Amino acid sequence: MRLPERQLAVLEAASATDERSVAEIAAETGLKPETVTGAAFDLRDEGLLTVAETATETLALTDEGREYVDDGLPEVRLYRAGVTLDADEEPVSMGRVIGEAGLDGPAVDIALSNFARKGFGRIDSGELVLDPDADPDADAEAAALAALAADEMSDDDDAVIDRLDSRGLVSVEESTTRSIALTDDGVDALMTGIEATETVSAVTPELLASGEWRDVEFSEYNVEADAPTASGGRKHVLRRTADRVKDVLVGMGFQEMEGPHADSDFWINDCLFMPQDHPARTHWDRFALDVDPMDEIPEELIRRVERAHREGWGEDGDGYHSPWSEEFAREVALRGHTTSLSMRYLSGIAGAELEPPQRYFSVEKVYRNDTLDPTHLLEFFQIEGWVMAEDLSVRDLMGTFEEFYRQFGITDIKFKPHYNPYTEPSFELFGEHPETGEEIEIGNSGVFREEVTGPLGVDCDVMAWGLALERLAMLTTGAEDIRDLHGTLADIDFLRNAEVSY
Ligand SMILES: N[C@@H](Cc1ccccc1)C(=O)O
Repeated sequence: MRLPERQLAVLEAASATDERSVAEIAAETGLKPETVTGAAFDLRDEGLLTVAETATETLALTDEGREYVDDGLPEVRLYRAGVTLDADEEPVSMGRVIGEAGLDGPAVDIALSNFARKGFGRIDSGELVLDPDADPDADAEAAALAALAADEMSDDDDAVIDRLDSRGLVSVEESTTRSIALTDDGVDALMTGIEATETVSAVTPELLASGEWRDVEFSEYNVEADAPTASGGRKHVLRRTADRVKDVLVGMGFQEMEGPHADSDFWINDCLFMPQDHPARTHWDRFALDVDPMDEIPEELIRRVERAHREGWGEDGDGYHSPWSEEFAREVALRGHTTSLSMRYLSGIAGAELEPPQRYFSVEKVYRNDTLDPTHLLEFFQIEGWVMAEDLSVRDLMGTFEEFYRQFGITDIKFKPHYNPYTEPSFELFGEHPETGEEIEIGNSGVFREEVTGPLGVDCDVMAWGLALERLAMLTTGAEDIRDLHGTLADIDFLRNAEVSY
């Protein structure tokens, strides 16, 4: 029998009575572990060896994890600083607590988001109050880090380990160990005697120049050999979802809108017949900007919108009969929805064609002063859209969503009647999360009221919506926490591996 040199070396190092690991054989033969593995697979295919595989996971602290073992988790430091400042008795300003905890840079964000996630207390209007019942000394993540540092991890803390992994505090290395043993045929072959042949694993310039390549025996490719994982740059899951959304909508005949992130309340709210004393327009929900009021708004449009608010529009409308301030309408804030763009386009000032039928969309960022939780961020992307046509009905609205979501493999959306000051009827949309089975809200929609279209000078039906891009991404990727997608707690492994399914 003839075998390539390296296979012969591996066969000779193997034993029929003891399983030997690839590492042992590599050490003994002086071959690289991947070479031993490759040779072992070839020998197994010849029936001369058996190869048994076991998967193992090893956990290690990352640099950041090690830092927290020494200094404490940022959220625990925040809590302890709060205790020093008596924030369990009454609210203390965030700045003081952060200073007392000695936190700066990204550690501040990390401390705040994990503090909130663990229920260590509340953060409200820039002040922090501790929950006196929280017990950071018993924090499971801190305990697991300490145990890991002392090399005494037990296996039963999977959820905690997953959390530490997604926080980037530990790294989980997955590897396969292989053990090798001789089969009876292998023993026979060795006893009968094997002649070694020399094999070459790569063509070199020398082999080519000398013409020797004609005579040498090339080793086979081993596609099963372990190789280091290479993670290069890739487009973010959300960006890929947004690109796909744009393709789908353009395919459905929509044109794209664009416009300012910071806009006047006029375009964000007043055009939408949102009463000026609506709770969403107070400082609680709104990111107000300290800049000059917006002056380039068409005068006549302002008067028409004011009239709709004061007296109503159309036959049945009665308006709000409450004060309406032009000054407030001109104030500038970060937009809380991209319906401001729809208003700009429908008014004609954005230069859009307005002869029905028309279809417009945008996939743009919006800003809301919400409380962070698994389904809410302070900034997110909205998929805005509207269709202008004669005689639109709820069937058209539902049909459009069904067609849109179907392109993402989502065929079970649900509609729930809803209220918006600017649409009648209005519907919220829900989709079932593929992992948790929960119904999550994915959008809001409706047909614009006459009080909205009238002042804009539009005299046919317009149906419109705002859908959340992040929620769509949660449905297509199975992410359970929006914070895994972006922000300081984003799960890098998830972002590296997630596929946008459609
Ligand atoms: N602006 C609404 C979405 C919407 C747009 C247009 C019509 C109806 C609803 C929101 O942010 O929730």
